[in-house]
Amino acid sequence: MSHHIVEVRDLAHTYADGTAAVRGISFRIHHGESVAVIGANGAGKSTLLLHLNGTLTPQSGTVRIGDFPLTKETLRDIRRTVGMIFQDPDDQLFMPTVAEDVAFGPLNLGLPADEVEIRVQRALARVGIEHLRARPPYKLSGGEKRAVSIATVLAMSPDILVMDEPSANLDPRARRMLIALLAGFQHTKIIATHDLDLVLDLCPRTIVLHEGRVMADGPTAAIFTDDPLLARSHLERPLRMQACPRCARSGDDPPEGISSFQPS
Ligand SMILES: Nc1ncnc2c1ncn2[C@@H]1O[C@H](COP(=O)(O)OP(=O)(O)OP(=O)(O)O)[C@@H](O)[C@H]1O
Repeated sequence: MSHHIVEVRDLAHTYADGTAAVRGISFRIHHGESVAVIGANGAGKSTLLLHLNGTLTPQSGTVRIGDFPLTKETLRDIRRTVGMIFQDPDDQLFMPTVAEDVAFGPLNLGLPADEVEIRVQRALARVGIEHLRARPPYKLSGGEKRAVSIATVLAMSPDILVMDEPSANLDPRARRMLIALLAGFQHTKIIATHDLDLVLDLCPRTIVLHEGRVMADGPTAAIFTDDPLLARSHLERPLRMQACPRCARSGDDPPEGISSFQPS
């Protein structure tokens, strides 16, 4: 069985006000792949991702997760397989405390209380936020809320992790911790982001969206050096690959060099 393949075929979505956000998108992602979805503001990334766990159901085209097409009947199973980290953590957090928010999903699976507690402790520890467990989520900072929303998804042990802007609002240290955490997550990852340096760290494959369509789909290294493609998609190279006037480094140099550059 092809449990964890994500297949999107000819997917289209037009919002009620007539905005055609996704206009015929197709791709296939295999088990264990780590794939970035990039594109300018309004390119259709969030709309696409909302279809991958059934928050939106296809108006036309199909979404398959493993052997199952996404339908009302398969929604429950698909939501166990696909963990979704939403763009706005406030869409994900609604319980009185962090621990209750992280426990919510496992409790809904019908797991016994001791197993739920183990999952809560483990998820909070993986994200490094055990100290927040008794806090009300709505009083946390943006970065802390992001970390809690990641913990709520990890507690469900999903096979596929879908993330919309996971590094938004994170300070540099928290961002680095997130990248390390995600690098250690062995299963399939699909990450929509404007953080192209994070893409360099985590995603060997990138899908470029432009005006609701797939503009390119291929190795990240090739896409990030294709300046005409980036310009057509209203994107720029990751900062790490841009020329550095202070150290006279060219944008084509290997990206590692810049990390040791210390401004005087
Ligand atoms: N609920 C909605 N109703 C109407 N139009 C919407 C709605 N949500 C998004 N859109 C529109 O659909 C298009 C795609 O939006 P979407 O949020 O999918 O893009 P995105 O690539 O995720 O953008 P960003 O990088 O700014 O988050 C945009 O033109 C947006 O204005």
